[in-house]
Amino acid sequence: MPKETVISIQGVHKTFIVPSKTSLYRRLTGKVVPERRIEVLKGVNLDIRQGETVVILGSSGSGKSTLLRCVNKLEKIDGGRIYVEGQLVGYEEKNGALTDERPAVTAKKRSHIGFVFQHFNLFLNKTALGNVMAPLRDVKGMSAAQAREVALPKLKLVGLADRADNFPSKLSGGQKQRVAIARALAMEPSVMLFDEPTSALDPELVGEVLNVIRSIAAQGTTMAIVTHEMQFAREIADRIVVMDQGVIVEQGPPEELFTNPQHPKTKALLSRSGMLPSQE
Ligand SMILES: Nc1ncnc2c1ncn2[C@@H]1O[C@H](COP(=O)(O)OP(=O)(O)OP(=O)(O)O)[C@@H](O)[C@H]1O
Repeated sequence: MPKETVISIQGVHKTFIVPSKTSLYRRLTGKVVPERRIEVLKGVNLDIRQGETVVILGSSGSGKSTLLRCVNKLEKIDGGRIYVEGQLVGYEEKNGALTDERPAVTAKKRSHIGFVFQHFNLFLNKTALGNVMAPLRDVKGMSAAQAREVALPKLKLVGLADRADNFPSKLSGGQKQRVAIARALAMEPSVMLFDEPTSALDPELVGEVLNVIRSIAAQGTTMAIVTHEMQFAREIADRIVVMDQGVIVEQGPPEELFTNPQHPKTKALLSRSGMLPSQE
């Protein structure tokens, strides 16, 4: 693996098993609903290099979020390998053999990855500052004073220094998401993963969050972003990756991909979002 590769996703497969409906459902409806297997990732290969901003596009259900969640081991993969900074995700090596990772090892590896969710995931009983300090204290074992010293500049970076003492209930959606970004950044991760960071926001609050992500990208942070914001993707990405039905169908620099898409699914996606003259 080249040294500058931060994330290496190699032949990754993921299948969800939806259990059969309970016997109660069967008794009530008389229907038998067998177990279903949904193959969501079908051999995905993707390397993300140091300082690169990769935007993952694709229609709903194509597997974008699942791919990010596998990198952070929020989902377990069924096949292939994922390396973050050269370390295998999900496994640890003992006496030359690979064994399943212990939870403490997962937590340690995960602390190198910043993850920003669609729905913020803030602690409602902690202030903005308390939210940013929490992983510094819990995962990095910092004292309150140390954590505060690290957390405050991050809140300032996302434009929320004056909101440090506000609880999430007193923050707008955009502000909550900026706190979540500050919290992830405070851990000094080697890569930031954004899973549709603006899709739960009112339209007028999207811009402030995108601006913060732009400023982080400008600082050379390695990032992978799943988004449906096409214009933003075009502007911020070093590379666009298009997924469809669990595979990457096309990738390339935004200017190339937006002006001269090759794959029919890319063309359809761009056309649907008004980025290309209609193909239909
Ligand atoms: N925990 C789960 N159990 C069962 N099926 C799941 C689970 N998580 C995701 N899926 C299914 O996997 C498929 C891909 O989902 P995923 O969220 O990765 O797609 P996506 O490309 O991010 O879509 P969207 O743009 O709508 O968020 C979908 O069919 C979804 O219903």
